[in-house]
Amino acid sequence: MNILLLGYGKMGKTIETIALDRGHQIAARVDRGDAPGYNHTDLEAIPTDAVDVAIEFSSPEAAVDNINYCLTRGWPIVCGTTGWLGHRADIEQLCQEKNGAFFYASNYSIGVNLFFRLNKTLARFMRNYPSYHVSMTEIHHTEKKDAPSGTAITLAEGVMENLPGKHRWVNKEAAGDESLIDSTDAVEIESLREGVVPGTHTVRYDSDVDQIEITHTAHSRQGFALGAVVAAEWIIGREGIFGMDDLLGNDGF
Ligand SMILES: NC(=O)C1=CN([C@@H]2O[C@H](COP(=O)(O)OP(=O)(O)OC[C@H]3O[C@@H](n4cnc5c(N)ncnc54)[C@H](OP(=O)(O)O)[C@@H]3O)[C@@H](O)[C@H]2O)C=CC1
Ligand SMILES: O=C(O)C1=N[C@H](C(=O)O)C[C@H](O)C1
Repeated sequence: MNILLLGYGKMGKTIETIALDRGHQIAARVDRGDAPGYNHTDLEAIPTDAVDVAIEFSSPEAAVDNINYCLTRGWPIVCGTTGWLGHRADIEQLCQEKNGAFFYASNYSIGVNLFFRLNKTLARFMRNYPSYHVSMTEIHHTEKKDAPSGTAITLAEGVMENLPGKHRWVNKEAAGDESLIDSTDAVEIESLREGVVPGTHTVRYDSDVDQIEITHTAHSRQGFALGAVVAAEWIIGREGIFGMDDLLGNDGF
């Protein structure tokens, strides 16, 4: 397939290598232009039929514009950029209006998607044990722009769906207000930025006497990138709004 790469940073480059290894071609690589956001003038020159699918890993500021552009051109789009989900309803409406195809995952690695399921199951186990206090920590490289990570937000949503009494998440780094962290109805997410860490997520249940912790540690970006390429292969010929459960099968979770 012919892939349009929107964002050619750490993820865009890793995706390119994996896509070429799997026999695909890169139709174009689009990076930050002179103007804020991507320079869509360059994209106008690309014939519509030269692109089978777009893969978008850019920045929270650029993602919405890129997704809009692809849906308007009729290109299926697989998006991994995090930190833009306040606009999700508008994107989904546009996708429906255009009869387009849009795939989003906060994390494309198989391991993290198994971890999402483990997290939901653990939250269900903990329902009857209110003496345990749930919290999360995510650690990423110092270049990461958003906090908390998209993956941590998905994990918090998994807890909120399954653990009564938890209705929201709070992040000291994003809120800038430590007093919010004390709330009992919130899942606390701590965001740490260290060196070149690809992504580590821990969900913890702490009581006065002990602690239960589950952790997913990415050793590299390979898992994220492979998942995005597989999602791009999968979305071609489909119409609708998709996520990793559609790709992997729900398995009753
Ligand atoms: N869903 C998943 O599985 C994963 C998601 N991610 C997410 O993907 C995104 C990209 O990650 P990563 O590749 O590590 O980031 P990088 O910073 O390495 O790359 C981002 C790319 O987007 C471009 N870009 C940045 N800001 C703008 C802007 N305002 N307008 C246009 N282009 C811009 C950059 O161009 P330039 O170099 O010129 O700044 C660069 O090419 C992040 O949101 C990250 O959280 C990351 C890993 C996995
Ligand atoms: O910015 C990153 O690097 C990552 N971002 C995603 C996120 O915000 O969850 C996925 C992965 O953890 C790496």
